[in-house]
Amino acid sequence: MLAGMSAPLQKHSPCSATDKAAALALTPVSSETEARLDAYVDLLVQWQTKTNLVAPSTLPQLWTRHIADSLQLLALAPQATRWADLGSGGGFPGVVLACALAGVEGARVDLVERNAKKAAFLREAVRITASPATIHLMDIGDYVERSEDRIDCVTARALAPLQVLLGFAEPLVNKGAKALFLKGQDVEDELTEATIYWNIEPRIHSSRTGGQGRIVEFEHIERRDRRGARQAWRGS
Ligand SMILES: C[S@@+](CC[C@H](N)C(=O)[O-])C[C@H]1O[C@@H](n2cnc3c(N)ncnc32)[C@H](O)[C@@H]1O
Repeated sequence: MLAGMSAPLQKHSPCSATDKAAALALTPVSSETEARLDAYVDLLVQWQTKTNLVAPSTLPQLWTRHIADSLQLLALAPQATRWADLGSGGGFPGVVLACALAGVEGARVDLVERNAKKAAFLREAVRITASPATIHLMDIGDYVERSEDRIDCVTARALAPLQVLLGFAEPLVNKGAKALFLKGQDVEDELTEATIYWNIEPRIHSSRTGGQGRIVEFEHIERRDRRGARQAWRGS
């Protein structure tokens, strides 16, 4: 049995039961996945006292702001079993996806993180939730360069501006992955900037969690040549 299986929120947990119910109404999960997520949340709250994994002000809304925000990606790539989450940090969206994909044949989530403390947390989170994830303690550039496995979907949240994310994801997308980037209110400005450097046809989805959140999806990413970049820059 998992450490947190069917456990109510910890007695002194900063997370709210109302927020958890709201999150699970937005993005319903099985009872097995809920138990894994409970165990993950308990661990995160413990580690949060010594390592900054999420902004402290967001803890009362952890389930809607972070868990549901991550879970909503599954509906945008329902067939995907091999995922890569770039800059996983405290595990959003990667650990949450791995919790939800446990039990799916062939499922695996690569969690790429260069901070050793955060990678240690991710390792512990994957262990206690018995989720199908592999931690890659390395720079994203090295991971992408070395990755030989097929990836169906590459994700990133709160990592870098779109023009940078496109550079990280391009080799994986060119080998068949779909990219899903969780973004905030500046997405239009970031897309304008990104088109200077990239030929892209983004699909923009509103976040199920409301507010200004957007998910930007790419199935093709092509670097503009330098002449094209100059033309785009001049608006021609
Ligand atoms: C702001 S945090 C976001 C974490 C998580 N995705 C989230 O939404 O809560 C960005 C994370 O990306 C990691 N990171 C940034 N650049 C990276 C790189 N080039 N290679 C690997 N990890 C990187 C940082 O160490 C940090 O943990």
